[in-house]
Amino acid sequence: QSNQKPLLASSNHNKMADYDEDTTPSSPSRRTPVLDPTDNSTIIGHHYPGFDYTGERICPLQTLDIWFPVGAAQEAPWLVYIHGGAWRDPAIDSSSFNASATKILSTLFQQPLEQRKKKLGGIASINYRLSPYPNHPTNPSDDPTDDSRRAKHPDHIADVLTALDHLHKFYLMQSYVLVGHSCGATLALQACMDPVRWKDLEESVSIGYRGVYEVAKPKTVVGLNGLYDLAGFINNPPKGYERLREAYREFVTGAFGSDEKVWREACPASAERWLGQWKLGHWQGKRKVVLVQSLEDSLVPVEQTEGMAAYLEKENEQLDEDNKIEVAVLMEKKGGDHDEIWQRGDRLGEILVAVLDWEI
Ligand SMILES: Nc1ccccc1C(=O)C[C@H](N)C(=O)O
Repeated sequence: QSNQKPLLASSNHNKMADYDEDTTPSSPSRRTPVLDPTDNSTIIGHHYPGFDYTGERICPLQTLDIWFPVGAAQEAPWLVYIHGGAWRDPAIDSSSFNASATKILSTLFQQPLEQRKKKLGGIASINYRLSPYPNHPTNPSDDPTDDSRRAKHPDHIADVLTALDHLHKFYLMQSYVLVGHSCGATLALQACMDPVRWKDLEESVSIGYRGVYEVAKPKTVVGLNGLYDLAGFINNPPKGYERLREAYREFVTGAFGSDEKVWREACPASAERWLGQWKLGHWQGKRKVVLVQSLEDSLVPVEQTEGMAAYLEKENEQLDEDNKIEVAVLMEKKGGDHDEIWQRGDRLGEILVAVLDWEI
């Protein structure tokens, strides 16, 4: 219910319809106040949709949304969200964080200004180019020249990193918590890896766009109903999820191509030296990973989260005390189905406020 109209129009004839030169992303007229849901009149923040992060207006999905809490200090930690949708679903975009963002702003607004000021500098939600979805029931990707719908790995992660760079450069973002749902969780963990992996790959598949790769890494990553080992699922789907094997193979091939080696190297639970490549920026403190899994998820089995947690535990054994990462795993008994975690927003907002409290 909280999800707004997706950025991509259903008909490809007006694929640029939502991308109007006249409504410049920074124009104040596009700023909407966020009202406290408890009284519907107090302004608790401002929402700015549709900032172009490439600076070149390349395509309508290379944009991000920002929410500023009232009284925020921009140098406080940021919360950055990456939506899911199997790298291809045109109906899921940055607006899928609307409900959670409102919950976070309203929860923090209850705290004294001096306290909340240090907790959250801003919230961002990133759009990125999607891979083809030719058999989508209502909005198939049938225009081969539409850059929004023909992305191929590493385009998705290149867009995410470019967006993060934009937030650092133009919005003073310093440390940040990177949150991702489903394939957004894969992307969040990919953002910790050495970007050389993607840069080399891009040389061979790119359509000409060159993103930014070198960006400061997150301090904390939160994965929600995440995909962490795609080859593992396709080769050996857990009991009860066998029916999804071909669907997984289809979207994974659409996003990464048919070479299983590429899937393995792109996935955090199967890539070599994933954790070793996660270097912190100039700020201090331990790296943290929070894994949240809805136990009623009919699309992503709990084994994905368990496998990721086991991988982190094993890697941690190799590290000395100072370098170990902190891991928290939340199994949500009443989390609902795959997308309900962001659709409802309340519980997710609560979890993310707790993560921000943990940051300080
Ligand atoms: N089958 C999945 C398995 C795992 C994670 C997502 C999906 C999806 O189907 C996502 C999206 N709604 C899609 O239409 O591709």
